[in-house]
Amino acid sequence: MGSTGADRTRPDRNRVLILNPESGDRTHVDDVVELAGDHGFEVRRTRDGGDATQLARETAPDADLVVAAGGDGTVNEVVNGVVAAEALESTTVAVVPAGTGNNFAANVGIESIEAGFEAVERDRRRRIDLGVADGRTFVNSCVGGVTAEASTETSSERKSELGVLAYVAATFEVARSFDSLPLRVETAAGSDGERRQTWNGEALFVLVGNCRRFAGSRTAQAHVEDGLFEVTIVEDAPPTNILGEVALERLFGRDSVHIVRRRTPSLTIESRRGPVEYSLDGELLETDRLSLETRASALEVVVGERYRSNPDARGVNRPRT
Ligand SMILES: Nc1ncnc2c1ncn2[C@@H]1O[C@H](COP(=O)(O)OP(=O)(O)OP(=O)(O)O)[C@@H](O)[C@H]1O
Repeated sequence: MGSTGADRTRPDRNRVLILNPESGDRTHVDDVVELAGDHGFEVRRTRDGGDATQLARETAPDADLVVAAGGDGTVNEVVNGVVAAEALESTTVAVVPAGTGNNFAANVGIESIEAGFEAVERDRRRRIDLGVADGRTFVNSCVGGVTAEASTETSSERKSELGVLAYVAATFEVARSFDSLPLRVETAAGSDGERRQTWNGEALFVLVGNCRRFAGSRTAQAHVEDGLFEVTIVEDAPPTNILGEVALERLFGRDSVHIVRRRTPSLTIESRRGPVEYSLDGELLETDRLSLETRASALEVVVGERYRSNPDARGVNRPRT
């Protein structure tokens, strides 16, 4: 458990909160600082992009708990800092959602700033998988294709309103052109009976989910304790058809001819026509060959009450798409 009443005015060196004051609509700063003080956290503020990684790297070796207070970009940076400090065995990461989309926080069952601090005090911890793409760590997803471009262009206001399905729809609205990508996607065999497979063709998107799941299911949270990515390839087809299919698949659970799904511990994505842009939790990376692998149960995180280790278990999900 954390600090008790008598200690609360004095920051606990073992508890560090890394605060991005620029995330979301920036109205969180005073609340977060006050709650952090109440809960015995030393607060370290970022001053620029990249700072959260640096601060996490510096503080993780001596901290039992590092909290990322910001959005998905901040969580990504903090986790990369803990990885860089080689502190995954000794440091737990928690999240106080203060960004725009806050996908990671939602996927671990934390829906508000207050809930983030409550979860820290409740102290329910789980070890979750991390994704690694060409040496860079991600927690939520790695997406290639139109989505990568559009995700940076979609306005903050829209991002906060969008569910998974709407996100794909918005991508088509935002992106002006729909150049398909000639790709070869090779997925490795998994311990759960998944076979090694190669997909070759023209894709609009490749969506690799670690914590996050894409269209076609009842919940946006993926199973993040199984050592597997959920890979969704959206094949090239007229946009209206694709949207119809995604909606149909979601509503009726039908297999779609234009949507290919795989579960795998690792994969490579190769472009046959120059570099492709990928978004790793919102950070962009351009390459013509990307190697991805999971690090199973690598990161200990504080989860909220609503977190389910297996989101597909019967009777536990609320629809969230
Ligand atoms: N002090 C700062 N000044 C300016 N930019 C910052 C600062 N600290 C962090 N950043 C940058 O802010 C960006 C946005 O952060 P973050 O992703 O956490 O919030 P968001 O985009 O509002 O939320 P979400 O990703 O959940 O939609 C990151 O790219 C990060 O590099």
